[in-house]
Amino acid sequence: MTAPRVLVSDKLSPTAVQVFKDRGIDVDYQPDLGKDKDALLAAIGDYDGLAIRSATKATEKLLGAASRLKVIGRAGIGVDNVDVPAATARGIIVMNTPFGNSITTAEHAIAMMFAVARQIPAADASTQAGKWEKNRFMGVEITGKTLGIIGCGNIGSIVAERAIGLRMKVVAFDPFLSDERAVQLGVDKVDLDELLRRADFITLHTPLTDNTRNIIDAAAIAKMKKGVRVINCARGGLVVEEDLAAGIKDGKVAGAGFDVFVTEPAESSPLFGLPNVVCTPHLGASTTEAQENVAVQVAEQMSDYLLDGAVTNALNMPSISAEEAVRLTPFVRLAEDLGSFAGQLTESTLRGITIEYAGEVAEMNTKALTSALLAGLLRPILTEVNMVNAPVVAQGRGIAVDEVRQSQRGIFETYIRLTVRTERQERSVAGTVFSDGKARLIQIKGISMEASFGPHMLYITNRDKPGFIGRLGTLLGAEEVNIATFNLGRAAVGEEAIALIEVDGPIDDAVLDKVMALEGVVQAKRLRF
Ligand SMILES: NC(=O)C1=CN([C@@H]2O[C@H](COP(=O)(O)OP(=O)(O)OC[C@H]3O[C@@H](n4cnc5c(N)ncnc54)[C@H](O)[C@@H]3O)[C@@H](O)[C@H]2O)C=CC1
Ligand SMILES: O=C(O)C(=O)COP(=O)(O)O
Repeated sequence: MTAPRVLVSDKLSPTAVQVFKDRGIDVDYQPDLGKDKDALLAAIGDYDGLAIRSATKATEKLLGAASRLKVIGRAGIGVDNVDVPAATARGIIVMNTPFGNSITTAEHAIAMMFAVARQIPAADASTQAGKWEKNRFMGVEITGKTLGIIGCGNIGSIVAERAIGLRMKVVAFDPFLSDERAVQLGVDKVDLDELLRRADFITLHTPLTDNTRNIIDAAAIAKMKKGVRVINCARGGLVVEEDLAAGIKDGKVAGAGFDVFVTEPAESSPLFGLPNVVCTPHLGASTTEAQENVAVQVAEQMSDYLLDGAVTNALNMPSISAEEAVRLTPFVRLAEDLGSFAGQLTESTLRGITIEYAGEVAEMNTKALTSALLAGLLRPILTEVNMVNAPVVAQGRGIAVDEVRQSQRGIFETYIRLTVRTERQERSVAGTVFSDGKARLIQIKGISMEASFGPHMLYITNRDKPGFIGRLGTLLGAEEVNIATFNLGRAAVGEEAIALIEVDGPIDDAVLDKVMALEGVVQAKRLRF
């Protein structure tokens, strides 16, 4: 196997490069490439993995040129610079490092709060200019003040803990914050209006989504206390910068600490130059510790995926641990082959499928297995489908997917049975993995058999009459088609029978026509695995 190639297109800690190298991955470290859209577009087609921070924009256009790309690793939290639906549609996994920089970012928000409360940056500039303006820089105490946290997830919770340690009262607005968690954190869970009314300081810690965009606008500012101070270390776009600037100018808002901006890099902003506004250039995650954490983590996660198929912290795929990947791999193969078997035989519109997981396999990561099965099922019908995008593709096509898990076993310790419903009929196929780690088909349309999956196969249904097998064998022999395995099964004497034959090479159209013309044949199909 040639080594996978990874491009690092943002400024990640060099430790990431070392991790990739140690794992045997061919890595290109080009920390400025992310800022050069055209150069990145020209280069991306050569890579299996892309490691980024926030400067690289993984747009639909870029992904369209990323013909080999399997994984995007975000060394950080926010993935608003990645078009995740476009990546999913192309079967590209998007992973992040959800905790590696949260403490650092929370600390930055707290630092901003102090900087704004005591006007430290302006006082510093004045002092170093030799002015000694002791009366100009009156501050406010933090103790006893109310901090309003909008978005109380990982970072918001750390900010809450630190603020409580500083003897602040904390109120939080987060529709997904449970009452128990609020009690555990020691925060008052409130609605947004109450937070705006009560808070002396407001800090934002939500992702940027359609629901959170412009969450702080003129109407929200109008509900705030006079003298409020607003901190944003989450994302530009959560606050309408013009509206906040107006609030500062008219004296309603006493100060603001901003690390993130609507447009980045921010060369100008309505907030720049206003009194008691402290700005940093998206430094929330920029500490040695956090950058080391996220770089190592993203490089390990990407290597695990590219080398072993293990999935961690993906936004568009269920997790699969490295240990699990070993156990799961033969079942992933089986699920994909069963899906493929049914997909290759399906000739009318798919309505829905039911997947039964029985025995040991029912306790595995069936979400991943279902994704693999769907990929196998849809691949004969659609191009560019894989485990990442198959569930979305199936949903988009209105294919209902039911999963049934059962612990009870049949004669096989464990098996997967797939039932496919099309416009015209219902068909089921079941398989298992033997102790040799190889997959076997154990049942087709209720008929028992025991067949391996091979690269070239012939699937025949026929009426169970004497002489058929002889005629088929003679025909294939005469056509120089060498039979590797021959598997037979039937519903009952004289009824429908199935032959599944593995042959040593491709079967051409002329041979297939002759097979179909044999007496007793109902259906004959070539299958590839
Ligand atoms: N300045 C910087 O360098 C950094 C900024 N960030 C930003 O911080 C954000 C938060 O990070 P985490 O705390 O790790 O994420 P998280 O996912 O743990 O927490 C986000 C919280 O926001 C809440 N939320 C979602 N929609 C909401 C709404 N409409 N109103 C109120 N709350 C809502 C969620 O329920 C969740 O609890 C990230 O999305 C990222 O954009 C993260 C790291 C560094
Ligand atoms: O992790 C995040 O969401 C951040 O915003 C950090 O961004 P950065 O990696 O410093 O460009």
